[in-house]
Amino acid sequence: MKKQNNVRSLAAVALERVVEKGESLSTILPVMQKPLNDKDGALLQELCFGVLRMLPRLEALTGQLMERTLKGKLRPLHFLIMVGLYQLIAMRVPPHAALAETVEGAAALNRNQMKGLINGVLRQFQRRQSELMSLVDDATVNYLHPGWLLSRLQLAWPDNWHEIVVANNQRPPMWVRINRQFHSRNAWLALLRERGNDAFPHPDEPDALRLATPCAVSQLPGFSLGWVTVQDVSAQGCVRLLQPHEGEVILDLCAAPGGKTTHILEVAPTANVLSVDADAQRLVRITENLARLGMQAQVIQGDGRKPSAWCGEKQFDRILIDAPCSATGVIRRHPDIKWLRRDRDIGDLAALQLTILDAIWPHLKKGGTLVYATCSVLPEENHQQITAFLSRHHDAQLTDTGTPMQPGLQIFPTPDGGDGFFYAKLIKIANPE
Ligand SMILES: C[S@@+](CC[C@H](N)C(=O)[O-])C[C@H]1O[C@@H](n2cnc3c(N)ncnc32)[C@H](O)[C@@H]1O
Repeated sequence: MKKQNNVRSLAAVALERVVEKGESLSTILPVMQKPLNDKDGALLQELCFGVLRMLPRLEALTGQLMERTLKGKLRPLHFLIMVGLYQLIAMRVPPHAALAETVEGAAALNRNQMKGLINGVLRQFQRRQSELMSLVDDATVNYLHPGWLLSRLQLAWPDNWHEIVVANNQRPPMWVRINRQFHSRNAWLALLRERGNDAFPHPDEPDALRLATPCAVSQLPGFSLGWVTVQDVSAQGCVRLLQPHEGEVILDLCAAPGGKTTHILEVAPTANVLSVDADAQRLVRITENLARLGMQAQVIQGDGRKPSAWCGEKQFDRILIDAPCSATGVIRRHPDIKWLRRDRDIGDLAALQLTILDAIWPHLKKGGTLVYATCSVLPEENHQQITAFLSRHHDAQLTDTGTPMQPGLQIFPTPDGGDGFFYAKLIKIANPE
């Protein structure tokens, strides 16, 4: 194996960039996977996700095993040790292979002289595993969440925080959305079964199937032809609530990478959809997704806080805001979120959401529908946001989603269910009292 293709060392480098430099794993992982074969790419992802899921435990164990923390140029080796520990604790890799490959990782990082140390630390862990595991036992280590987030969840959801935290630490199920323009859900399921996989329909989301065995998109019948899209079932609820109709003028705001734009067009192919996002790079993904599905929408870069800059005085029949948020409902899919977010981000995000909501409201026609959604489980971004909005806008009426006391529907992540999500559906009434 070439030195640079030692997957353990690549994982160590990726983890250092996420945890210490604040880079998003979703951005760096695809670039690092590109030169690897499928098997190594999958292993790299498994090592990064796994270490990020149980980071506090691995940090605490490393603290027990090492007299001094590795710093400066040796810092990647600190992460390499955690990659080694993760394999010994949680993976089916034979321990001798995990050890040998991880020790080789030091060489791939040009630290040949540290191979002995890595070997010694991992062997010591193997000898003392149960004793060490009982030594590192506190709330952060047990729940594997940063203290600030655990406190917020416990305060907001005294009866549910535990199930949220447990679900966040699990591997997520794979959900797909069947494009009803090509097949009914049952017809596509029959095609999947012919390929030896199976799936389970969701009782409330008409297009959603949960795969019995997660697989590569190339294994999904007709993926390249647009017959099916990978999308969590909770995200699918946005368009069911929006209820797009043929020929309507619809704004999908904060639209990239386009999961909901394409869903709108599957349900209402002749709808006139404008997809707007502030991030030019992510806009490219909307265009790619539209092309795969053979659909058309107008895609523009724009700031949701300043809609008149990109749509003048225009008004829409329906508006979907899939707002930028803490993403605390999708931690099981993006475990780096636990370590990238900070407590202070929540207030900043709530302020951004408020500005976007207030700025776009005048662009909804009278009688029109606005769906506000987040993949957050924090009240500041969700029902508190909508309570405050309803008190500012007397021409907004909550419908189908919660009560004026607790507006919106809050979904928590569950092992066989959807991600954590929130939606509120608002109608603009003609004559407010
Ligand atoms: C939750 S993601 C949207 C996911 C998308 N709706 C989908 O289904 O594929 C939130 C999006 O908000 C965008 N965003 C952040 N700040 C924005 C702003 N001020 N105006 C418009 N879009 C913004 C981000 O670039 C990001 O793509």
